[in-house]
Amino acid sequence: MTIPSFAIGIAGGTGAGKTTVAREITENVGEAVTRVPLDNYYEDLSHMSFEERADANYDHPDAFEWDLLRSHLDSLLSGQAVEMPQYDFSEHLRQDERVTVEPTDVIVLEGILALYDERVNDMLDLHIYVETDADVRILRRIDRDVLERGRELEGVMEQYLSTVKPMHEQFVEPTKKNADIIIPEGANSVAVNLLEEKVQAETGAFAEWAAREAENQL
Ligand SMILES: Nc1ncnc2c1ncn2[C@@H]1O[C@H](COP(=O)(O)OP(=O)(O)O)[C@@H](O)[C@H]1O
Ligand SMILES: Nc1ccn([C@@H]2O[C@H](COP(=O)(O)O)[C@@H](O)[C@H]2O)c(=O)n1
Repeated sequence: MTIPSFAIGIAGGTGAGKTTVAREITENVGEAVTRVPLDNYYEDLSHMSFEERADANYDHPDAFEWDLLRSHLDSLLSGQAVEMPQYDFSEHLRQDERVTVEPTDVIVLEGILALYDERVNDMLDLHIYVETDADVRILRRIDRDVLERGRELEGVMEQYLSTVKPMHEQFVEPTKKNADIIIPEGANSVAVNLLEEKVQAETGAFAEWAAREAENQL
């Protein structure tokens, strides 16, 4: 039995508001959402020292394990659970434990390069790009990296100029052309309300499908 999941990709620069949009457009569908943070698919760099990992480029497409992501999306969209890796930003490291993630009727892939890979894009039903000015994004990032990810201000600034900004311009921003919808200024309420309705309509369709399946089995 295959679950007819509705798959959404949410891309955009660091600090654009991707997580916020993902949360707000799905908050009324309760448990019926499976979150797939692209960050969890950073390559395993456990063979490198902490200093080497701290200097790595985390904004280039090669930083991600695309094969694993594609295979997990494929499984979830086929109704199978996956053992999802988890990521530790303080250590720049994939954690040892994986978490079992079940498929539901809405799958949300969210991350800077969520709309980068052609085969991933083909698996998604709705492609969203969250667009927020770079100055707003860097201010949010400084706040988050220093307060939540245990980073020094100097390092955050250095990383932004050496990799985050150039990779954004070269790889992230161009994926806007793959979007069905571009949301300006992050979680703006008009866009969020429209998308929320769309997600609810899709989960309603899922409920009807599940009822039909149950009836057919009687
Ligand atoms: N539309 C918005 N208005 C004000 N603050 C926002 C908005 N969207 C996101 N934020 C704030 O910006 C920060 C980064 O948002 P987040 O959704 O985590 O971004 P991303 O997932 O793209 O890195 C968070 O502190 C969040 O509360
Ligand atoms: N060890 C790491 C891994 C990633 N990053 C940065 O995270 C950003 C993506 O996450 P958002 O929530 O901001 O979209 C990306 O720009 C990487 O530079 C990191 O700093 N350290």
